[in-house]
Amino acid sequence: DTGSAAATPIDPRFDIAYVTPVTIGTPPQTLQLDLDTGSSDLWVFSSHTPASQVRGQQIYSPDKSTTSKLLDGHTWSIRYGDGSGSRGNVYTDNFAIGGIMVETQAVETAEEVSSSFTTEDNIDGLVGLGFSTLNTVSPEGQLTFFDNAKPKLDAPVFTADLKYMKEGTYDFGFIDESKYTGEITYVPVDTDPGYWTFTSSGYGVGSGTFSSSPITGIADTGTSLVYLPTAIVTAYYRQVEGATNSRSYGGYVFPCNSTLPPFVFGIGEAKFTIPPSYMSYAAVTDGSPTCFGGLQSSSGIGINIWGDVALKAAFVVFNGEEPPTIGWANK
Ligand SMILES: CSC[C@H](NC(=O)[C@H](Cc1ccccc1)NC(=O)N1CCOCC1)C(=O)N[C@@H](CC1CCCCC1)[C@@H](O)C(=O)OC(C)C
Repeated sequence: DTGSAAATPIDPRFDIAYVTPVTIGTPPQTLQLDLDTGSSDLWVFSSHTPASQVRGQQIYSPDKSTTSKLLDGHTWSIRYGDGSGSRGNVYTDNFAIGGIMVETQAVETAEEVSSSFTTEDNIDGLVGLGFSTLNTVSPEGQLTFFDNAKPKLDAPVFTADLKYMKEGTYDFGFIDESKYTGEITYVPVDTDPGYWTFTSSGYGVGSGTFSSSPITGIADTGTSLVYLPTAIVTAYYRQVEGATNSRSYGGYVFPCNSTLPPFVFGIGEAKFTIPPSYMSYAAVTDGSPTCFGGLQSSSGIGINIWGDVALKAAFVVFNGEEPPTIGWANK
């Protein structure tokens, strides 16, 4: 099998997250979920989510599906890097993305979601595409959609073609040569503890010299920005007129009319350029002349994260062969 599905930005002003239509159950219930390579739980707003915590999201009702089965005695609870979280119980049901159907996918139904999920009415839940070792279901961990779908895919891969302020695609089971230029550079993935962890070969600021130094981090479709070591981040903002590290805004900000250099990162011998437009993420509040940077420091997080700001500058192959690798191509 092969399949494709849209990755649509949830906000027309800036790329905070992307959602993809999925179908669950019989007859199919359609929800818009955030495919997240930084986690490994597939969870949804559901008929079990208190009405006070649901504000416009689509919900999955297992009782309306003839193929749903409660996974008795199983629960889940997850906390994300931004402090948001959710918990609940577990069903298995038919689940499809882009026509790829998994008959007994563990679908985690939310009995509680944190306030940032309630207020984000464009996200009906997440599809974790990290490694199944990170799944939080207890007493038995469950497999991700990708692990369940892999045996029926033409190739054990999925690709991300995220785009700046427009609709991109996730492909499953094949590599669409029309989506990239040149060669795909593959590098090893460390699956411990369960992220798509790889090592970049270095970085450059604008047309400045390229610093060949290994940067180990995760490829995370569920994170909006890029978070790298402070030394790299300060080297970048040193080139931005009026940039400061703002405590009140929680990161580097600068006048929106400042000229930003592009940010270059290396994958093996290949180079990828994040254009200035991606590096100026958004005005700190609507209409403000102060803008928030797409590159921020990872010192408060503990890991380096290549989030959407970097991913949308490339065509990325998540290769689930043994051993897994990650491929990057220009587009
Ligand atoms: C520094 S890591 C923080 C990261 N979150 C983010 O990047 C959130 C995503 C979001 C989308 C829509 C609405 C609200 C929030 N954005 C965020 O914190 N922003 C603040 C800075 O400006 C950009 C937007 C994160 O927690 N990612 C999660 C998935 C994410 C999906 C959307 C809902 C909230 C959870 C996951 O990838 C994760 O935990 O990764 C770990 C490994 C860091």
